[in-house]
Amino acid sequence: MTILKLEPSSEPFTYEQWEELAKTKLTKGAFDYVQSGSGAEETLIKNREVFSQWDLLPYVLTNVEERDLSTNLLNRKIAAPFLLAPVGFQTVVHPDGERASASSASKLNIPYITSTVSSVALEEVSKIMQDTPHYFQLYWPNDDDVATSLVKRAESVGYDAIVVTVDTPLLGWREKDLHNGYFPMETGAGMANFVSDPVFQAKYNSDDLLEDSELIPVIRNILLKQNLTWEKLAWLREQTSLPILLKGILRADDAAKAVQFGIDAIIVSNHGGRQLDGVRSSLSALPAIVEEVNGEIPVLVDGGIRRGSDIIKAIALGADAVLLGRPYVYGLANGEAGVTDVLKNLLSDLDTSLAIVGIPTIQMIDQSIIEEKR
Ligand SMILES: Cc1cc2nc3c(=O)[nH]c(=O)nc-3n(C[C@H](O)[C@H](O)[C@H](O)COP(=O)(O)O)c2cc1C
Ligand SMILES: CCCCCCC(=O)C(=O)O
Repeated sequence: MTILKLEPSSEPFTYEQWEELAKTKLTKGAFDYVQSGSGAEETLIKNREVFSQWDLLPYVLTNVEERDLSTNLLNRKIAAPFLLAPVGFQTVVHPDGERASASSASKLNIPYITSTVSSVALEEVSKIMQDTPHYFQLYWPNDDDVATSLVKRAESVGYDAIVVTVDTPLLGWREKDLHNGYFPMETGAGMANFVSDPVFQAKYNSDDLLEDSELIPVIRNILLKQNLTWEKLAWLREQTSLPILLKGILRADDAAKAVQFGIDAIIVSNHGGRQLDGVRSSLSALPAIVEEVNGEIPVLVDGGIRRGSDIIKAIALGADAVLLGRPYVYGLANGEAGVTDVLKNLLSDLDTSLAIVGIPTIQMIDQSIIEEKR
């Protein structure tokens, strides 16, 4: 399947232009929340810079007339080797929030990961995604009954996997948000999965008397479990038959433990530079993790993926697929149409890049096309 259609470009077109557009449309608090990283933003910057430390080495005179961007992930075929990363609180970007992002993803057969702090309940997102793969991202609440309830709800409405984010015992030290005094839940965003949860309501709001504003501190208090350990994953394994992915791995020895604990896939990630500043870029962590995992489970990566050639580099370094965060969130500033513009451009860019690197299918990408800059 060759999907390339070079349309005349309307603006915004590039990642940078979308970011600029979002800056003009969002409140300062919301824009800074999306754009910024933690601390001095060293990791946020490294996530991008690392891509130029690798050069692609195209093959010439190969037949690339018929190209195929599709790939398989967790036994499902997907349109291209990228997924939409879990991003919470999307109504701070556009009133349609996750409805718009999921609708766009579903129409393009691109997998979508619903955040625990989605502004739209996980059941509604699942309905929008229909048959397109969709995963539920779990921030493991500090209450196992609520955790189990969220996982069971996801399982019962047809989610394909659970993504446990493991780099967030606490929210990172995000200086812009602290300076702005901004917490997105205070706009009413990000509570949908809690207010719709029967177990949460029974335990924390049994008389249904609390206003949303009174629920914020309650949700905030139980949202993140700081004493989560590897052993607890064995418990989660027993609660669900769905595949479990761990998101936020940066060390090869942690990747080895994930395999040992029966995890089905890992996502190499530093949370888009939003958690611990000073950690390594995700792309630089990837090769050692791929080597350690040695093909036993899929390895995904996110952080700084902006263009088709970034995706090709990540796959050449051993990733099975990548996740996009900020690119589609900036598109969301223009609602569903904006997300679709961003995704279609990326598909065309990826298709073009694949042709010029001289490789007709995603499956055929290997490390022969990449080398460290000399
Ligand atoms: C505004 C925003 C909200 C996010 N919310 C979540 C979330 O709810 N759960 C999660 O696991 N990761 C969350 N992330 C991290 C993303 O899933 C992803 O790891 C990161 O955005 C990838 O980097 P990129 O933005 O450079 O593509 C969020 C990221 C952003 C920018
Ligand atoms: C205590 C709120 C946790 C939600 C964090 C959402 C997220 O992952 C991000 O902003 O990054």
